[in-house]
Amino acid sequence: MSTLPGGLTLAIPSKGRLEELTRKAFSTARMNIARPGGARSYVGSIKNQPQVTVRFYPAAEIARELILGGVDIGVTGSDLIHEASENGEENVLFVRGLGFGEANVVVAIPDSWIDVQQMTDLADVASDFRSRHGRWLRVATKYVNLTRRHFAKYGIAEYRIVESAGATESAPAAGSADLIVDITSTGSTLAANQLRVLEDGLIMKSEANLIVSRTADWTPLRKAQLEALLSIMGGVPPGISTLL
Ligand SMILES: Nc1ncnc2c1ncn2[C@@H]1O[C@H](COP(=O)(O)OP(=O)(O)OP(=O)(O)O)[C@@H](O)[C@H]1O
Ligand SMILES: O=P(O)(O)OC[C@H]1O[C@H](OP(=O)(O)OP(=O)(O)O)[C@H](O)[C@@H]1O
Repeated sequence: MSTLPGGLTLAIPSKGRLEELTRKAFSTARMNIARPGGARSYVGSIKNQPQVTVRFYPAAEIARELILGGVDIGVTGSDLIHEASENGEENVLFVRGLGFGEANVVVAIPDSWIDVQQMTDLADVASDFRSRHGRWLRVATKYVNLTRRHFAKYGIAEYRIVESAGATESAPAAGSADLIVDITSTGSTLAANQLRVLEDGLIMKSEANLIVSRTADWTPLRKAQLEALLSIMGGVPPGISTLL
């Protein structure tokens, strides 16, 4: 929510390829995002859009802020909206995919598990795991909520999540987990770590999206400013009319 009576807060990923490609998408629409304090500052602006305050956040934080209404509009991966909260997508409006950050959230197991091809096979492994190995099956992931929801669909309850802060693919070989749920695009990181995606192991496809918060404090003035911004960014989707 902006502190001004009018004015919009736009959240942009704070680092990496997502930041770079988001800037490129805005500059294609003739909106150059300035970050005057450099890569460690978290506030910016758009030269010809003085009503817009830019805030730089980690991609997962953008998803949470959009859902809670802490920012009005933002760019982040659709996977992170679904991960942030069970009904996260009801609190936002996906304006459009931006054609980058395309990746799949998948369930991947060690190549050596030759008898496991599908989620139902994994359910069998999970149910015997404790009696065979004296401990729960462990799943390394930063997608805790997506994993829980997906596993529940297959009746898999006997496992433990090992929350991963990075390099999730290394967990099975390192012995800290038995399998993983993670994002993949080319598949090369999975292959390099002798991991394979289950045949029905695709949890969701994701892409960077331009996303509007439904829970932000929309006034007629701010909604008009939003429509003006979106029209420069490729058009106003019909769902915008339901914001007020
Ligand atoms: N290899 C990839 N190719 C395309 N998109 C990716 C890839 N890896 C991650 N993404 C997407 O980019 C977004 C940000 O991912 P992630 O949270 O891993 O970013 P990050 O800011 O680098 O995270 P961290 O702070 O944990 O390093 C997510 O929506 C994700 O789906
Ligand atoms: O299927 P792949 O193309 O191998 O991509 C998958 C990897 O990309 C992401 O990491 P990161 O953001 O560090 O990307 P990078 O390793 O490609 O730099 C993600 O966490 C995976 O580890």
